[in-house]
Amino acid sequence: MPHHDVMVEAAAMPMTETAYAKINLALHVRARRDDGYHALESIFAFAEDGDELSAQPRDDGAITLLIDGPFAAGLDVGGDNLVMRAARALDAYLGGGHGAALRLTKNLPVASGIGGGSADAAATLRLLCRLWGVTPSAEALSAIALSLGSDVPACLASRTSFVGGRGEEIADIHIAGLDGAPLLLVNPGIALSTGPVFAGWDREDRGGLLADSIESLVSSGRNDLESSALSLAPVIADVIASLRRQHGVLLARMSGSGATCFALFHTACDRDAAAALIAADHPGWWTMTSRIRSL
Ligand SMILES: C[C@](O)(CO)[C@H](O)COP(=O)(O)OP(=O)(O)OC[C@H]1O[C@@H](n2ccc(N)nc2=O)[C@H](O)[C@@H]1O
Ligand SMILES: Nc1ncnc2c1ncn2[C@@H]1O[C@H](COP(=O)(O)OP(=O)(O)OP(=O)(O)O)[C@@H](O)[C@H]1O
Repeated sequence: MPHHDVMVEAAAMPMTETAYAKINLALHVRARRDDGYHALESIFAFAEDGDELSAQPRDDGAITLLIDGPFAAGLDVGGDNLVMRAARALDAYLGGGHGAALRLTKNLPVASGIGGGSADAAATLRLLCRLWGVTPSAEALSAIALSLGSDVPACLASRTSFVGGRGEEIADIHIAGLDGAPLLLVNPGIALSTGPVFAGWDREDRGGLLADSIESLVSSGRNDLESSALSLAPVIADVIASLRRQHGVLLARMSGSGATCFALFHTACDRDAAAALIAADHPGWWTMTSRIRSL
C-alpha cells in the first residue's frame, strides 16, 4: 500500500478518550458559602472504566454530537450537554472556528453521584486538545473546567486526589492499597439532582478529612450528603446495606450526591461474587465492576 494511503487511513481513525467514573471515597461538607456553593473536603478516586468519547475533525468548523450506549436515552445532544458545553468553551477560548464530530457512548447512569457529566466534560477537553493540537496552560484548562462544574477540574487528570474548596483545590495523594483495588458500583435506578441534595444538608460541620489509608477512610471518613440523599431516596440505605454484607468488603459508602454507592474489595473474586449476588437479588439495579485507576 503506498505510504500516503496509510496516512489517509490513519487520519480517518477517530481519537478516543475514556471519561472515568468518579468516586468520592469520603465527602466532608464543612460550610455553606456566601455564593451558594459548599466548602468541601473530599478524596476523589476514579474507576478504570466509564463513558467513552471519540472525535474526528470537521473542516466546516461545526461541532456536532451523537450519543449512543445504555444511558443515551436520558440525554439531549443539544447545547446543554456537558460535552457540547466543554467543546464550545474550549473553542471560544481558542478564538473559535474549530470543528469536531463527537460521539459519546453513555455507559454511566445520569445524575448519579459518579460525575458522569463532569467526566464527559473533562474527557472532551482532553480529547479536543489532542484533536486540535493545542496545549492550553494547566491554569487556563482548569478555569474552563471549573466554569463547567465543580467536579470537572479534578476529572481532568482523573487521579486519586484530595479535593477542597468548591472542587478546584486539587492535590494528588497516595493511599496504600488503593491503586488497582477491585471496585463495584451500584445504583438503584434513581436519578438525584446534586443541588437539592446539598440543600438538604443539615449545616452541621462534623469535622475535617484526614485519611491516608483505607483503614482511616473507613474509621474517620464520611459522606455528609448521605442523610440528605437518603431522605430523598430511602432505597440508598438498602444499597449500602447490601454492599456492606458482602464477603471481602473493605469500604462501602455512597458517592457524591448519590444515589450510586461503591464498595472496594480485597479481591476481584469477592467483587464479582458480590456483583452477581446483588444483580440476582435486585434485577432493576445497575452494577458496574471495575478497579481503582492508578497512574
Ligand atoms: C457532590 C459532588 O459531586 C462531590 O464531588 C460535587 O460537589 C458536585 O459537583 P458538580 O456536580 O460538578 O456540581 P455543579 O454542577 O458545580 O453544581 C450543581 C449544584 O450543586 C451544588 N454544589 C455543588 C458543588 C459544591 N461544592 N457545592 C454545592 O453546593 C450547588 O447547588 C450547585 O448549583
Ligand atoms: N454528558 C452528560 N452526561 C451526564 N449528564 C449530563 C451530560 N450533559 C448534561 N448533563 C446533565 O448534568 C446533570 C448532572 O449529571 P452527572 O451525571 O454529572 O451528575 P452526577 O453523577 O450527580 O455528578 P456529581 O457526582 O458531580 O454530583 C444531569 O442532570 C444531566 O442532565
